[in-house]
Amino acid sequence: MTILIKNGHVLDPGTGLDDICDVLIDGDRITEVEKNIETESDRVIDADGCWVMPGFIDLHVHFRDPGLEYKETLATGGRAAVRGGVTTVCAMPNTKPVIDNGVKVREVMERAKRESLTNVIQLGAVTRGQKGEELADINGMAENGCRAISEDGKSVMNASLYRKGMQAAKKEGVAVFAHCEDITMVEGGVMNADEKARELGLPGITNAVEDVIVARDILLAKETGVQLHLCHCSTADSAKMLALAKKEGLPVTGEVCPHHFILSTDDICEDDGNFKMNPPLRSRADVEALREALKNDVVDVIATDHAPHAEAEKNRSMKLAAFGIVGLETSAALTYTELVEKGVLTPMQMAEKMSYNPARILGLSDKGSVSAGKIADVVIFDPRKEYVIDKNTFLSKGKNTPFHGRKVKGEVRCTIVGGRIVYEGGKTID
Ligand SMILES: NC(=O)N[C@@H](CC(=O)O)C(=O)O
Ligand SMILES: [Zn+2]
Ligand SMILES: [Zn+2]
Repeated sequence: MTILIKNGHVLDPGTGLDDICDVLIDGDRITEVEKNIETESDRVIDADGCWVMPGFIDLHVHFRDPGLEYKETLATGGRAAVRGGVTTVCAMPNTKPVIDNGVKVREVMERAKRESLTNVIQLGAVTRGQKGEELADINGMAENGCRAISEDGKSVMNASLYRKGMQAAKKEGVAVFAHCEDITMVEGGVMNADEKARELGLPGITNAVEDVIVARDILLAKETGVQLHLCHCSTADSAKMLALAKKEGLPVTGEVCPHHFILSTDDICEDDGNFKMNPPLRSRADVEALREALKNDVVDVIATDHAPHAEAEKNRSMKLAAFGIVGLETSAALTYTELVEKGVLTPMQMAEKMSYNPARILGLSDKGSVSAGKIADVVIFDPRKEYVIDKNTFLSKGKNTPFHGRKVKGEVRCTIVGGRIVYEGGKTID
């Protein structure tokens, strides 16, 4: 099968190409990126006025499969992903059971090939059962395609054990994705510790809950030499420490989620569970600092932390609701609307942070770039399209979003995974 994408604006961080070009796909590879390609092909897509970017790679999603399929599955999560232009995801291991050995990693990755429209890289836990007591089978997981380990949902509070996990990860050549939260300091907090929390009578989570673990993890990365990636950074000081680490030349990268670079605690108007996520929405000053860090490339990655939950788990007060919001189907539009249109990021930086940089972090040299020889994971994005986010249209099982009813610009028109059109004109092609 050959596909010829005509007249699109190609944004390729791999080569720096930022121009109107045609893209030819043959089988699962991109074979040519040139002006005016004249050739017969099975399918021609007119991408006039659209951007042609490497498919987005989301380093942080929760597909809840196995065990929590009432929230999401490999199939429903995969459909949500490709609707958002996401062609590869890293699925977090906090499932039931927790993914903590090679057999479990292989089982999900093999099933995902059949059940999911997007590519799934299953991450493994740092400790067995995420209990923080003994290391998981890091060697077995690495051998089965898990490219990073993560205790996401919590931090490994025992620094000595975590250091051993980092040493094992370093030896296996996999990264550590760090959820930074000192659990002993949370004290029942459900939102940012500030005036708003006091107003709503809710217990707060201070910035230091995140920051002390960010500091610790950077120091442990320095000592072990492991490649460290900081998940869902939400504070100004996290960004500051990330900048410092980079200045020292440490192998540390960081991600920010759309909700953390758009919303602040001021946007919480009532005690609504759809505004509850971990880490919480912070102050406006934190949001501004994160935007600055994205602009200056201190923050390398935009990831969603797509965390679907059932309606009943979210439509309740912040004290009782589960932590987490969905993000796969809104991330590209929110990034375009809030960062690119407003001049915080260039279109090329959007492609870097949503695809090229994640590919580098995972060591996927044949992804993250629209150029000859690379895998044909491509997204065609129409930056002109305006609409209102409607959670009822989500393909994800999770409808838990604080962005319902928000006006945005930018729509995924077509998503190609491995040379196969899996999403087009508002519909998935299963
Ligand atoms: N982000 C969240 O609020 N929740 C995540 C866990 C996590 O990412 O820490 C979840 O698994 O639901
Ligand atoms: Zn987390
Ligand atoms: Zn998460």
